[in-house]
Amino acid sequence: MKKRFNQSSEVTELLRPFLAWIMLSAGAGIAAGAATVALLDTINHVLHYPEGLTGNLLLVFTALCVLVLIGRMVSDMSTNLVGQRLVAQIRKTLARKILGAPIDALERYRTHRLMPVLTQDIDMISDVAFTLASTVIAIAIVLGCLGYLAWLSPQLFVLLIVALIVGATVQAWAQARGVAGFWKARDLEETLHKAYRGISDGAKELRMHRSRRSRVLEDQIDLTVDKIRAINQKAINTYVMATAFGSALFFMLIAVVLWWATIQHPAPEVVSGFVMVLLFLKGPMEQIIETLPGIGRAKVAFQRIKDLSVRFASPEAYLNLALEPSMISLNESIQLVGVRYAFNVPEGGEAFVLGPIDLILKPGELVFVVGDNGSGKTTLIKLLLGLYAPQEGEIHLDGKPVVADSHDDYRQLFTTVFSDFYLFEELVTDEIYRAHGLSEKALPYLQRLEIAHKVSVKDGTFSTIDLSTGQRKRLALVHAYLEGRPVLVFDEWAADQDPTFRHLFYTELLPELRTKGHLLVVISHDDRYFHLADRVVCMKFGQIVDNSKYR
Ligand SMILES: Nc1ncnc2c1ncn2[C@@H]1O[C@H](COP(=O)(O)OP(=O)(O)OP(=O)(O)O)[C@@H](O)[C@H]1O
Repeated sequence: MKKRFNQSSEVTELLRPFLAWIMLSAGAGIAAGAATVALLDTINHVLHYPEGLTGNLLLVFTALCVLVLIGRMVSDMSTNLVGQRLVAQIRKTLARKILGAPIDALERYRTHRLMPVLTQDIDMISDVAFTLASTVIAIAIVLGCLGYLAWLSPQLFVLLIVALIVGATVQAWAQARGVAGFWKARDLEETLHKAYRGISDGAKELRMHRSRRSRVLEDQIDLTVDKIRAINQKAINTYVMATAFGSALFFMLIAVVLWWATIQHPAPEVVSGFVMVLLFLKGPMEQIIETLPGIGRAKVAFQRIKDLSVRFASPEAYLNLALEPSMISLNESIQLVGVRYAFNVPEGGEAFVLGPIDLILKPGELVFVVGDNGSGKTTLIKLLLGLYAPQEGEIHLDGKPVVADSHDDYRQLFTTVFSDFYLFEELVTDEIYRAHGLSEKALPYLQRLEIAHKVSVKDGTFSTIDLSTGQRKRLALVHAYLEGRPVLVFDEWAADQDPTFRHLFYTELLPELRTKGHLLVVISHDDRYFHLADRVVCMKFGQIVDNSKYR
């Protein structure tokens, strides 16, 4: 119950900026509905009027037709506007929440869970928003028709209400069953997405392994798809049966009206009016009912979006997405003081704890971070970069603690190339860089890194990034050169390079960057080159076990 209350309050919150449009849509819809009912009354009147549709009646009929037309259009257009703006707003808000979410929260919420929310769930809301306009008008027509019927004959209206209660009960049952089904199906969509990622990201591995391939296909994809199909089919069938029952109920009701007329002999206008309006009412009623599965699915989608929203509800306190590029500098040192970070305990395992770590890094230093797999090198780097917030301890920049307000500025000190780096095609978007001829600036670096024959820079964008892994890493290095930030951090950068280039990286490129005054932090397993470092920080089980000077 609490969940539902929260959901509706969040919907209200989302709709608040569009209140004026919603009122306009509702007003126009009600006007169109009332005009439709008045049209039905006019038709009923004309049927029993000897002179037919002439004179004033014709004028009234025409005016009502125009009112229905305008009312429908205004209502449709305003609801459509609200729906589309709402979807756009959800899309923008979610993107901002993801951009502002702490990195560890993002790492826990895997991509296969994120993508269905960002695509499928939002599309579902968009689809329903599109059908909502005609549903609003249908509701207005139904209410108007009910009022008209009550006015025509209160006794028959009571009968109608009984039938409506029976129909609504069946619909409510169908709705509950349907929504339960949609929830189950939506959970399975995530499993399916994970399997889809497996067959796209693991395409090469699956091509090489027949039994794994058939297992993924049969046990994961086919099975999940079939389950989703069966659940959706059952849920929709429930709605279909309820709709068919509702339809039959209408004709039964008409039969009862006709039977009542033979006994009670009411005025002919009452009987014809009732039968005509009931027949007409069937259309809008069915339209409302047909929207219900969509609304059921949209409810599920909305809850998913809300879950994601809640999960990322606490953005990094210090992240302001509208900040200008920072002019921050490193003058003396970066210091980690008693920094500690522990991951959540994995199921059936032990949580990894890094620290407490004390470390000082200075401009113009070349520092290697080394250690066994899983010893905590990348975690240490993520803390150094300010990507993970220390659970204990502090980071000091030039002797001053990095606090919430300065945290995002602090991160602008670094250029990083992670082992699982993402290469943006767009190189640097700042106007300053464009104005100074980025492509000319990039050329010497591209030549130095031996990729000038493959890639160029035009309008701040690499001409291609369809390259080998090693070449793509070289492009990331070009990026680092051009940004010219004080600290460069490389996580196993040389691992994908050929021996000649690896040699060049350690013996020439890194020393050159150091000479320019950069602080270089390099995660490496290349022990042949450790002697080139000023310092080697050796990690073991989340602790620094050696931090010795080499030179
Ligand atoms: N997102 C995570 N959630 C839980 N535990 C994690 C997570 N990322 C890393 N770990 C754990 O933290 C430990 C240190 O990982 P880290 O990536 O820092 O090691 P590393 O020294 O960089 O290893 P490698 O040389 O293999 O890259 C590992 O034991 C790993 O299981």
